[in-house]
Amino acid sequence: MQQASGAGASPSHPLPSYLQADHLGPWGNYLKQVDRVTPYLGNLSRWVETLKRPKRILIVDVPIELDNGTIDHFEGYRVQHNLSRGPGKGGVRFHQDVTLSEVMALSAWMSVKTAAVNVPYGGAKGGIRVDPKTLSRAELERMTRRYTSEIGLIIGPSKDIPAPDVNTNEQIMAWMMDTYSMNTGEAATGVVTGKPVDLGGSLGRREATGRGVFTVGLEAAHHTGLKIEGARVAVQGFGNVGGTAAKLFCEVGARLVAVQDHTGTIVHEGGLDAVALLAHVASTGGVAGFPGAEKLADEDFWGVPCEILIPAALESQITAENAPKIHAKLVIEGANGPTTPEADDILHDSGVLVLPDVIANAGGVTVSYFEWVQDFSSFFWTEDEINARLVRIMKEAFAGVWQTAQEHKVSLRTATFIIACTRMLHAREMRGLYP
Ligand SMILES: NC(=O)C1=CN([C@@H]2O[C@H](COP(=O)(O)OP(=O)(O)OC[C@H]3O[C@@H](n4cnc5c(N)ncnc54)[C@H](O)[C@@H]3O)[C@@H](O)[C@H]2O)C=CC1
Ligand SMILES: O=C(O)CCC(=O)C(=O)O
Repeated sequence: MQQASGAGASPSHPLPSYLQADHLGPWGNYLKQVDRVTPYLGNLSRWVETLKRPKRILIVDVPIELDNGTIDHFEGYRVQHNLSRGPGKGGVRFHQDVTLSEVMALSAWMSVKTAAVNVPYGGAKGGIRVDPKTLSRAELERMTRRYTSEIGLIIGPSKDIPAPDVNTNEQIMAWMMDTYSMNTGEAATGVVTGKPVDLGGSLGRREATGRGVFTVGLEAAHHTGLKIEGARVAVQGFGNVGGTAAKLFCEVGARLVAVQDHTGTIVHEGGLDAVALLAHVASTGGVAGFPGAEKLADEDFWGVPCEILIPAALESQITAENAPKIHAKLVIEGANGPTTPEADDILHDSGVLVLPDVIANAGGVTVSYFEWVQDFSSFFWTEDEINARLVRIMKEAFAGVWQTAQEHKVSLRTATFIIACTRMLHAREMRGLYP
């Protein structure tokens, strides 16, 4: 469906085994996306192998003393996928299922994302394989600080700048900034973004990813004639991204009919109160038990009738098995990598428009860029200025993607990859190869 004639470069040496697609989950999905874009890269396709090999992978052991006096070890990663357009940029995830393959894919999607919205970064991502809910606050702080010291070899304000992702937040960023600053002997506010506002963070960063999801959703609705007022919205993941996006859609008259998170699935045909649900999640840890909502079996979430579906939790949630149940008009990917390539094809063939992660959730890194610029200049903008600049960048990026999709008759995902990979590989070519 999305193939064009022409071939990419064939490597004279095969990919190392740990980079191969077959059994590697999210990384395999990313490689398939690269294969789909390759025929559209013209002469730059001779550089395409660059996209299939992360620039740098660091695996670190993170030992900490637990509160009970025993020593525990956690596995941490920082992957810098592509640095052709600027320093590495991307979040840090604390989750029990984090793997190297996952972090590699997340770092690659960061490269594509930063290029798609044209902010001057490459792509990177980090993570620790841990369930942070099992740690005390003191243990969490010790683990964060030790991890920061271990990856301190390769991060820095002009090298690679971490930010929040799943289960990490402003407090974690504050500890990371403090640890890096202690180790380097300077107040290095620009080493991470998503910090507390009082420590050089930016107004609007916390809501930025959800606001970006909302902004491209409105653009797509405008282009397809979908009326937002009264539109039914279903959201998977009610954290930073899903919660904010749901709240913003409700503010313009959409109806939040279903929410799923790690504690369960709730529905209410008449509409869930997003603000009250956010407060419930903040006090109880999840959506389960929200007063006035009905409980639904988790596997039935994808079939809930709605116009807008927002996956905003983890990767590979929309699969060949559940994609046929989805009858939404728009799927807006708040999460990174929520749709497998096979599911992408099923949705495309059944007329569901997918706004891909690499543009839909780029609002977070866009305001992270604003935060980094503000830190360097030590001059801070108002929230209105930040939101206005964010909306302008998101709208411009969306318009470019829409136009490219029409020109090449490809999905919005392939169109975003065409724009982004062209930018990355053009930069790579201009930089040349030799020291
Ligand atoms: N925080 C940010 O600025 C950005 C986040 N993202 C992506 O958005 C997604 C969500 O991230 P955040 O909202 O920051 O994380 P978060 O930690 O604030 O929230 C994660 C949400 O996912 C839910 N969840 C976890 N496992 C689940 C499961 N098995 N089934 C259903 N729900 C589950 C959690 O209950 C929670 O509601 C991730 O894919 C992340 O990479 C993308 C761009 C930026
Ligand atoms: O704000 C950032 O730098 C990156 C956020 C992130 O991890 C993402 O966009 O997936």
